[in-house]
Amino acid sequence: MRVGVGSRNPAKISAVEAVFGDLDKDPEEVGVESVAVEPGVPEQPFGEAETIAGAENRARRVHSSRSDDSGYELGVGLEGGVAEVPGSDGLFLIMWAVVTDGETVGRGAGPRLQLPDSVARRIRDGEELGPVMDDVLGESDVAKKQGAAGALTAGIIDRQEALEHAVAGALAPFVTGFY
Ligand SMILES: O=P(O)(O)OP(=O)(O)OP(=O)(O)OC[C@H]1O[C@@H](n2cnc3c(O)ncnc32)[C@H](O)[C@@H]1O
Ligand SMILES: [Mg+2]
Repeated sequence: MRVGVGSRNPAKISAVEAVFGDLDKDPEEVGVESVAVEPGVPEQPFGEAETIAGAENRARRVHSSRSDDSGYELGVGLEGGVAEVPGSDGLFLIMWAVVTDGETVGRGAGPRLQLPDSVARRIRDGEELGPVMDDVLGESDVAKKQGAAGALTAGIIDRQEALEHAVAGALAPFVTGFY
């Protein structure tokens, strides 16, 4: 099975590889490849709708990105965003995954993690979460490594693991008999 992931971000690619590795399949049978595609949403999606749209655009664009005979059977899109959550007064990091075979569309979300007020304020003022986390932590490329999820949970989970949950949910229509 050939699987295309719509991102070059190593945390996203590793998450997809890990989920397919957990499936009861011969790892040799699953090939995960990364493909750079445009999410078609702002660099910093705001709200569930923009974030899920970015994931779906990525998944569809990856799925249709190969026109030769061996195209991807599944396209996977992952998008991170921030969102206000009703019932809370904070801004949360959110993440969505979409998987498609060109017909069926599976969707799943990862955890929501509340951003500290100091970070939330900067995002509301127009900055992107990735660079803000780099600045706050004094590191580079945090979004490609432990991610905000790693920083906000003191490493209990990291971005890859958080994304794995979203991917697992999005894969449900393809790996269970319920749909
Ligand atoms: O190359 P792509 O696939 O675009 O990977 P990305 O890291 O930019 O990820 P997203 O576009 O999905 O996320 C939108 C923004 O939110 C940031 N972001 C999302 N999740 C994050 C995390 O866990 N840690 C740090 N930044 C994160 C990210 O850096 C972007 O600025
Ligand atoms: Mg991005």
